[in-house]
Order: sequence, then C-alpha cells, then structure tokens
Amino acid sequence: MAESTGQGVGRDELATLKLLALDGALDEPTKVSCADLGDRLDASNQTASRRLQRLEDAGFLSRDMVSDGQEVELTGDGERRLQSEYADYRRIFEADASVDLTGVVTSGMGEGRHYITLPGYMEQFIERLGYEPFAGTLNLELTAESVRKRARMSAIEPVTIEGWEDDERTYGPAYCYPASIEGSDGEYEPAHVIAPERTHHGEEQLEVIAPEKLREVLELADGDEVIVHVSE
Ligand SMILES: Cc1cc2nc3c(=O)[nH]c(=O)nc-3n(C[C@H](O)[C@H](O)[C@H](O)COP(=O)(O)O)c2cc1C
Ligand SMILES: Nc1ccn([C@@H]2O[C@H](COP(=O)(O)OP(=O)(O)O)[C@@H](O)[C@H]2O)c(=O)n1
Ligand SMILES: [Mg+2]
Repeated sequence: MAESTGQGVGRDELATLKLLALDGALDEPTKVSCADLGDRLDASNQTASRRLQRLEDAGFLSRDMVSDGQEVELTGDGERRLQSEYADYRRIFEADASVDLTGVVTSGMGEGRHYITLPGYMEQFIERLGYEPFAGTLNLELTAESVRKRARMSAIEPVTIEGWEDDERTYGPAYCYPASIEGSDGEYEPAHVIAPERTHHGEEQLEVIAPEKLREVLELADGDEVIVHVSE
C-alpha cells in the first residue's frame, strides 16, 4: 500500500500526476495510454490504470474515454496538489521565498474582530508578531490566479499562534505569514496574512491583520483591489 499523502492518494499517484502534468494535462485534455504510462512508471498496465482511477476518485483528474484510449486533464485540486509539492521544493532550495497575491476588499461575517481580541490569541500576537493587531481581519476575495498561487505560501515559514482552550470550548491554531499590503494609496507594513486552521471561509478568501485599521490608513472600501506581498 502506497504511503498516504492526503485525500486518499499516495506517493505513487503523485508521481503519476506529475508525469501527466509534464505531458501537458495541466492545460488541456491529453491522451494517455496505460501501457506507455506503466512503462514510464516502471509498473504494469493494470497498476497505471488503477492509479489513474485513484486520482480521478480523489478529484485530481478528470477522464474522458475516447474510441482509442482515454484523455485526462488535471482539475484545480490536482493542480493545487502539485503546487503544494512544488512549494515544498522551493522551501528546500530557495532561501527567500515570496508570493504576491491580488484580491478585492470584501466584508466578511464580522467574526474576525471577536477572535482577534480573545486574550488567548491576543497575548500570543503581541509576543510573537511584535504588535497588537487591530481588532478584526481585513478580508480579501482573491482572483482565480491568486487562489492557485496561494499554495506557494507554504514555502514561507509562518509564525504559529497556538490553539488553546477555556472552560467552554477549544480554539484552533492560526498561522501568520509576514506581508506588506499595497493599495492604490500606498503600501503598509507590518502586516500578516492569517490562516486560522478552523475557518468558515474557503481558499478564495484571504484574511489580513495589522496594527492599524487598513481600511482607514490605506483608504480602502469594498471592491478596491490590493496586492499582498507575502515574504519572509
Ligand atoms: C485568530 C483566529 C482564530 C480562529 N479560530 C477559530 C476557531 O477556533 N474555530 C472557528 O470555528 N473559527 C475560528 N476562526 C475563524 C473564524 O470563525 C472565521 O473563519 C473568520 O476568521 C471570520 O472572519 P470574518 O469575520 O472576517 O469573515 C478564527 C479566526 C481567527 C482570526
Ligand atoms: N487590520 C485590519 C483589520 C480589519 N479591518 C476591518 O475592520 C472591520 C472588522 O473586521 P472583522 O474581521 O471583524 O469584519 P469582517 O472582515 O467580517 O467584515 C472590517 O471592516 C475589516 O475589513 C481593517 O480595516 N484593518
Ligand atoms: Mg475579517
């Protein structure tokens, strides 16, 4: 049994996914033959076929049967899985990883304020980030390209804010990535992209914290575009 790397796929499936991407299946439906794939993976035809099936079941691949074989294309999740692998290699080989993400300012659920000001988090922010964050998170809706690029943040070492508990419940950890925020009115730092482990938002929402209210200092309103430069 292959070692699991999450979402039901193992190392072997990941190697298969990489070969398919090298063949062009990231950009368009690409013809594959299990015999050829098996040869290149040093595995049997049946093994190659099983790996394709697992990748499809995991949602990393879409497949179309055509008269003389099959065409495959990586899904968004498939691309993100490879991006995250790529980010690991960047982390290994590149000293100063950075990523620029673009998004528009949006209003969230009004919960950021509550979480940021809980003493169990606030004390850690002050100690580990070196500033007392403004009470809330600036929410950005990322462009489709930035949603994909977001995985590259894993090449950057975050400041970890640990989970904690009170009498009533437990609170999850959160990871803070150093960043500067560029609006049309100028650039602001220090700031951090905050990624709570437990969140109600999907990958398209980015939350940012800073010592000041960014809507005021950068004169931002819903719909304004900002660029977040994330780097160590
Ligand atoms: C520091 C921090 C810790 C959080 N911890 C939790 C948590 O333990 N459980 C949870 O359901 N949501 C947690 N959240 C996430 C919020 O529920 C929510 O996803 C988001 O931060 C709300 O942002 P918004 O009000 O800006 O839309 C946390 C958020 C932050 C900023
Ligand atoms: N550093 C920060 C943090 C939050 N904010 C804003 O402060 C308000 C409170 O944050 P919040 O996270 O509780 O609210 P929503 O993001 O859910 O709208 C929101 O309007 C945020 O956009 C800001 O301008 N600068
Ligand atoms: Mg917020």
